[in-house]
Amino acid sequence: MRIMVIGLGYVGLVAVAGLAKAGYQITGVDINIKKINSLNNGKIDIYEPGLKEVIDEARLNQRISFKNIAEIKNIDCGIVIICVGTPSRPDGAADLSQVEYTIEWIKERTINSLTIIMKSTVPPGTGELLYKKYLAGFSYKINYISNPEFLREGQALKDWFYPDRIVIGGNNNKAIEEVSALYDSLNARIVKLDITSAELIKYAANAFLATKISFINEIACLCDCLGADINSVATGIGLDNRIGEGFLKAGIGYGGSCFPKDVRALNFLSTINGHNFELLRATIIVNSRQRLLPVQKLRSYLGNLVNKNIAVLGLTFKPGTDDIRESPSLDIIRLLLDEGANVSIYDPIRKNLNINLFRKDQIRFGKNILDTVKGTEAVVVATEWDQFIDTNWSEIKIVMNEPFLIVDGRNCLDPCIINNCGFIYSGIGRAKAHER
Ligand SMILES: NC(=O)C1=CN([C@@H]2O[C@H](COP(=O)(O)OP(=O)(O)OC[C@H]3O[C@@H](n4cnc5c(N)ncnc54)[C@H](O)[C@@H]3O)[C@@H](O)[C@H]2O)C=CC1
Ligand SMILES: O=C(O)[C@H]1O[C@H](OP(=O)(O)OP(=O)(O)OC[C@H]2O[C@@H](n3ccc(=O)[nH]c3=O)[C@H](O)[C@@H]2O)[C@H](O)[C@@H](O)[C@@H]1O
Repeated sequence: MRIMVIGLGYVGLVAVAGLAKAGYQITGVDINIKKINSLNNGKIDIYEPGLKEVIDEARLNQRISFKNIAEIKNIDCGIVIICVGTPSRPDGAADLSQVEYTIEWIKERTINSLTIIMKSTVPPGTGELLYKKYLAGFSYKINYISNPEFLREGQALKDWFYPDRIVIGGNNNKAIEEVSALYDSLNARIVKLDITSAELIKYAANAFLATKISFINEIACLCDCLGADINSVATGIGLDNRIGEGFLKAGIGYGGSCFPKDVRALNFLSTINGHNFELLRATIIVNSRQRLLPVQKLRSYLGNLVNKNIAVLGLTFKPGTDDIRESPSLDIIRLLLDEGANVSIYDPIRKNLNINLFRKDQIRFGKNILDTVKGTEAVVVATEWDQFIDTNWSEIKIVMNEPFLIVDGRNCLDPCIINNCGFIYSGIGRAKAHER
């Protein structure tokens, strides 16, 4: 069967790879000509471990082709999967313009009945609205299925091939079964339901995980007040099966292309539907506050930050990705610059900021960890890359200046080792960690 995947970001490319591996013939389509050219030259513009290998294999087996949208005159596939972006609008709502443009584009090129699968994250109620606005009564029968994606960047292929569940929402049983069959090779648990409930599962899952992170961050602050260690507390809580160990890592909070925008969109949706989702608002407030903590900690040890030299290790919103969208690290750098500090930066994958976030003369990119921390009074660890955890901190201290402060924004370093190297260690909620 031939399938068209529209929008080749993380989700689109992983869908292309996963479905090609399952034996389907895939046409990947994007509006970005540069992206298509580079895909056709065997290059992938995102860092996702293992993805290139699966795409290369599919290309070798002639299962995939990549095309710019302008090259498509007619859609001759039975299934079209939409994976375009749904970024935040300034008011927090999801911007659905890419999705709506794509549906109109599909309609103009439809020559047979087909099924649209919405993999982009769209607010609950969107599918029903889109169906009524664009598809109901159209000259060709177009089914609409909500099939939200739950992959995590950095382990996207693992999440595709071994999903916890697959959610398929629709108003036509035949179409639900057709989409369900796409995943036959995965042996996954499939949840079949209506469109709006499927859409809500996606938002509720992201909002719940984000809330779990903000909850543990509140407990971390309490640890700092009471003199307890959050990592030990989180382990103790997480061992309760009803709670689970995941998403209990305290630190500078969640970032990325999805949690922040999806939590904001759910909050917006709740408000305009007459529900004041107080818990979600608290999740957002706590998350914004966590990003300020490293700067507060630096101030408490260094005083005024004007002309202080500070290294920030890590730019990406988490390890295993090159994605810096809504990364807490960027806010920390911005705050440090506002305070007049000199900031040097290092990230193992992200070697530049090709967006106008900061003036070039405001920051310095180090060649490696040692080069970045040279002459600094303090280091902020903003992303828990293995390279930072495994580094020889005694060597780092030699090139730094007093007071040799490490602010561990991800609680990923061993405070005993750091203290033994002669540093002051300051984590998030780790007041007692060095006394173990
Ligand atoms: N990044 C992630 O880990 C996950 C993202 N999602 C959701 O999936 C959706 C896509 O996310 P990403 O892949 O991160 O987005 P992205 O922003 O990285 O990629 C979107 C792609 O769509 C293309 N595009 C935009 N308009 C188009 C059009 N009219 N025709 C063809 N291509 C078009 C863009 O050029 C871009 O390549 C979003 O709704 C997101 O919330 C869901 C689960 C995980
Ligand atoms: O909708 C999405 O796009 C995706 O969003 C997240 O995936 P992702 O953003 O790739 O990354 P996560 O591993 O979930 O981490 C998100 C953020 O939370 C932070 N985090 C995570 C876990 C934790 O315990 N503490 C914590 O601060 C991470 O550092 C990161 O900044 C979800 O985990 C995916 O299921 C979902 O599909």
